[in-house]
Amino acid sequence: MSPEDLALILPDMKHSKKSIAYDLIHRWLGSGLLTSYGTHWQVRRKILTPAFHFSILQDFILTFNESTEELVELLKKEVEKPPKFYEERKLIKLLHNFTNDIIAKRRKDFHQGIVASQKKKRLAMLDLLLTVQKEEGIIDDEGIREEVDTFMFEGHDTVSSAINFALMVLANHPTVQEEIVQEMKDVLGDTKKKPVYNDLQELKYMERVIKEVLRLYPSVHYISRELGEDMVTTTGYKLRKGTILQLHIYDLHYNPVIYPEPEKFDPDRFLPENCDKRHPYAYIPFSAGPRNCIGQRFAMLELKAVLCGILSNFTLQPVDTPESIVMVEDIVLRTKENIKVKFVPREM
Ligand code: HEM
Repeated sequence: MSPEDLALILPDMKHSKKSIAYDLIHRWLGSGLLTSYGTHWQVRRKILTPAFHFSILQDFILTFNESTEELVELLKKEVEKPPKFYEERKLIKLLHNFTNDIIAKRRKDFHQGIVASQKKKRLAMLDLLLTVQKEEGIIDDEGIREEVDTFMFEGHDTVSSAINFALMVLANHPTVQEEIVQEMKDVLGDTKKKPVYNDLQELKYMERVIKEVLRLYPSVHYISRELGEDMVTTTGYKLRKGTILQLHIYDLHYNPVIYPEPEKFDPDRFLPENCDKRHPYAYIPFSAGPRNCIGQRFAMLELKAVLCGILSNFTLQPVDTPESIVMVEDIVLRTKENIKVKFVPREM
């Protein structure tokens, strides 16, 4: 990168041959001026140089100006569109109003004593926050709203992403779907029965299926950390304090050394005997360590309840396939187009 070194290379025709890096465009551009060298290049350069003579360039100014005018008109239209900041402010206001309404409603019930607040009894999240505010005063109204927004986002977008992918996977694996339905019959007896907590806990096969869905389609596909102190990785990279680390859960889950044939959907990867052999950090859809997902058990129960409801009423048939969808890296894993699945009414 030094100017002194560049001055050694660029003026000297001994070093004028382009490197192997240009081979990539060779089939496209052949031995044109950019890629050629030696006398071939020299002849071409001599032919073409007059085309960039001052007198020729003058004639181009009109074209430059006409095209610039077109560009400016396009830019004017863009500038007239409301800038993203205002759009974001409007949407955030909508979201905050939504959560504020929920909090206000709950607060009213709370003051009327509808929520029992005995010391020992565990409270759901919002009641807990309201109780702590009232009894200990360590969180204010804004703090409560922040947490309700956080959980609304973390709890909703992650689970809805997982539901979408789970339905597509089940539609594409009819035998897996039928095995889940059989397990539901075994556990629930009458499959129209709504599952209770213990039923959901017993749906072990369904759990392995959900785990494999979250391996292939981890709703939170990457997380990021700022390194708190210097460190050397196990492969010998030296990293400085303050380095931004991107921890790629998605790629970890597709490591063929850990998961042979990583693209293959195989719930048996999560049979206890197969999990035992795996590194505890080889499967981390909910992250791991002290800042792991606080809602992971909630999420698993919710996913099971949703699948029970859907599978007891519908047989899923494929429209989209794992090959037809295009992934999009949003904060949460998404697809470019909505995933399509066919729902056929099912008689249990
Ligand atoms: C399939 C569903 C879900 C997945 C895959 C998932 C995944 C994750 C991951 C990977 C993290 C770590 C984020 C990071 O390090 O930046 C996380 C954190 C978190 N999750 Fe979830 N999550 C799910 C469902 C839920 C649900 C249902 C809730 C709440 C009801 C929830 C609430 C949270 C919260 C509050 C955190 C931050 C925890 C902290 O930093 O102490 N998540 N989740």
